[in-house]
Amino acid sequence: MTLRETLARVAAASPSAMAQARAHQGRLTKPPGSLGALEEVAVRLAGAAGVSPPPMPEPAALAIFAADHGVHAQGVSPWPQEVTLQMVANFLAGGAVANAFAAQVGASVTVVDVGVAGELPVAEGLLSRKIAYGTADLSQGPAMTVPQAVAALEAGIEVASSLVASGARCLITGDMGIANTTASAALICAFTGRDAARVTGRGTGIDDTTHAHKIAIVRQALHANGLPSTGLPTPAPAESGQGSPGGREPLEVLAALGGFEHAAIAGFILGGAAARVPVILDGVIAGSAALAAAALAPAAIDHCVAGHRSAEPGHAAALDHLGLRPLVDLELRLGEGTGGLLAHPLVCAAVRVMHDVATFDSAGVTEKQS
Ligand SMILES: Cc1cc2ncn([C@H]3O[C@H](COP(=O)(O)O)[C@@H](O)[C@H]3O)c2cc1C
Ligand SMILES: O=C(O)c1cccnc1
Repeated sequence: MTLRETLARVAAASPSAMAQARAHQGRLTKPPGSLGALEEVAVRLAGAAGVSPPPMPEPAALAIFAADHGVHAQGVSPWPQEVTLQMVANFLAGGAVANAFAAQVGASVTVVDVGVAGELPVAEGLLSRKIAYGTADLSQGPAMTVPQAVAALEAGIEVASSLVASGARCLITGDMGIANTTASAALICAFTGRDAARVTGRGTGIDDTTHAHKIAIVRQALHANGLPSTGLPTPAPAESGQGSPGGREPLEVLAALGGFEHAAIAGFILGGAAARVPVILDGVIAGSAALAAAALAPAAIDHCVAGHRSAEPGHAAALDHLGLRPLVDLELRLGEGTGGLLAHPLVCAAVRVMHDVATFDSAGVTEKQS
């Protein structure tokens, strides 16, 4: 499916399914509201599916989108670029944290090369959708051309559609790309209007000097791409329809500042939303990609659940802008889909309540008196 067709298919949550889900929650044998945020998760999934109770969000499929970044040359990450390719091999061999967590929660793992700067062997579980051998350096000009960004978005859409066609009923976002927290911070600045100093984090672990340099690189990237560096927030998707930083098209902003994996994750979100299959978002890379997806199709966010809040400061800013509440906060700062995977059993439990728990009527339990 093309980007245009997918955008046309993304539908907003159904208010009547949400109202039915809320009413059903009120009849279950528990004090009203006693399941806290999990009640809202079930209502959200009912709205997204257009039916209450919503289908169980399983089986789950994790897609890890991998790519390299020209901005790595600016010294924004302490890790060499070849770690991206080496970690792809590790995912395929089953040796990464994402593999352990996926095994724990029963999710499948698909790895997608959308722009790794090196040759990967043909392997089971690896989809080759390479657009280029890494992006250009966003601090010098656009990281991608608009056609490259569209190709990456469409790769993400295709992966979402094919996972759903093979039976997945919940999609989980994953990323791998050394230096991708720099691109994430730049996207978050552009789409939320926050200052680089507030949203740029330490990624895989950098000292104060490198952190100050990374903030300067994010500012330079906004400047080099003709985008405002502070104070011009795009309206939140719920209020606005489309967000367009500095009057620029969302697609242009994504191409200027994003990585191939950011664009592919945005497409994966749109593909899930178009199929009405829920998408659990992982950390700051997914959060920044979701800002782009929301700018392209605001209703896509109705189909997303924020799996966790990462330790990267920009992640909270992105979630705040999107109006998403993270399910867990374990100070994770890994990516790969790890925080999204850990949230999956919680999302399943929230929906199972709607299917399995008795009502006051059916169980003969007396309701609250006043
Ligand atoms: C061994 C290793 C495994 C990883 N798995 C995910 N990331 C995460 O860290 C990287 C982003 O951080 P920065 O912007 O600081 O480079 C991305 O690859 C992300 O997926 C990893 C990083 C490393 C080093
Ligand atoms: O928030 C994340 O997912 C994250 C943080 C640091 C490094 N890589 C990923």
